Amino acid sequence: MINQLLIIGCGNMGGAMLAGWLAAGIDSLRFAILDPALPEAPEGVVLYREATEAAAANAHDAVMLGFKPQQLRDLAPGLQGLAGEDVTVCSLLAGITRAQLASAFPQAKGHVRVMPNLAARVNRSPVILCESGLEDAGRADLFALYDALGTAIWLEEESRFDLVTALAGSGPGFVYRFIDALAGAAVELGLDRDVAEELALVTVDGASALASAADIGPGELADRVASPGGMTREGLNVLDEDAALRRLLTATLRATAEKGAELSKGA
Ligand SMILES: NC(=O)C1=CN([C@@H]2O[C@H](COP(=O)(O)OP(=O)(O)OC[C@H]3O[C@@H](n4cnc5c(N)ncnc54)[C@H](O)[C@@H]3O)[C@@H](O)[C@H]2O)C=CC1
Ligand SMILES: O=C(O)[C@@H]1CCC=N1
Repeated sequence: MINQLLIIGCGNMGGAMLAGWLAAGIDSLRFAILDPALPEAPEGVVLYREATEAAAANAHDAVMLGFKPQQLRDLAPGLQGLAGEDVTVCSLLAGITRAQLASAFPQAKGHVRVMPNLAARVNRSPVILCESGLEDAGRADLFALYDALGTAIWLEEESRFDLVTALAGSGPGFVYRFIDALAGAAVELGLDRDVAEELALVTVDGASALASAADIGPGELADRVASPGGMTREGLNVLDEDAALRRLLTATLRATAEKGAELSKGA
């Protein structure tokens, strides 16, 4: 078991994960935060402002980097005292590879790329894990911890990590744009904004829940919505013409994944 995870940088993403772990009933003593700017920590979670304070406490056996990828180069030297040979270094840093983590924290026991999304706050996040240097027991402990936030999966092929980041880490951003656009389109065609927004949200929520429970894929489900000779097919035809939606999303994921490589180069 991981006794204490020190979250270094607990902003939007780290904060969502911490909230998810606490909501899952995990003891607050198993977490600590190092963040110079976070206004306050959740009840029962110790908050350090300086790396030296966290090093003096020496209570953690894993750290999770939750600051920006662009900060790694500047911050890593001052964090060495927190990443000794008994400590596993987990990282949320988009684009930063295991090799870069190993070079930034050479003494650590293992190095793990972790890619969740903001739904960790409600324990509904995918969490993609890609590690080096861990033994079986360490892998199992990490998996159990991250699985409490939703659905953890191991990715062995690190070359795909930026792509899964685009799909599963950035994905909520794209879904929120879709929900907004769906509601906005209905407003443009005459519906009141509050009705449109509520209907768009409930529709996406219900459709997603049904797709999760169904024993057929979303493509076939879409066809079931389209009654023969009915209304839905006309709308699907718009989305499908020249694979318009598919092409838009391919370009979206490509641009997102390519930024990962850029962040890595800059680090
Ligand atoms: N926002 C998201 O949905 C996702 C973000 N990520 C990753 O999570 C990381 C953080 O992103 P966000 O939470 O969105 O950013 P954020 O700006 O909300 O959080 C960054 C946190 O780092 C803290 N920080 C800054 N300097 C620090 C220092 N010297 N020592 C310790 N903490 C420091 C800030 O005070 C802040 O609380 C990034 O590496 C990003 O790639 C990964 C998956 C999804
Ligand atoms: O935008 C970003 O770089 C991070 C990584 C995935 C989601 N947010």
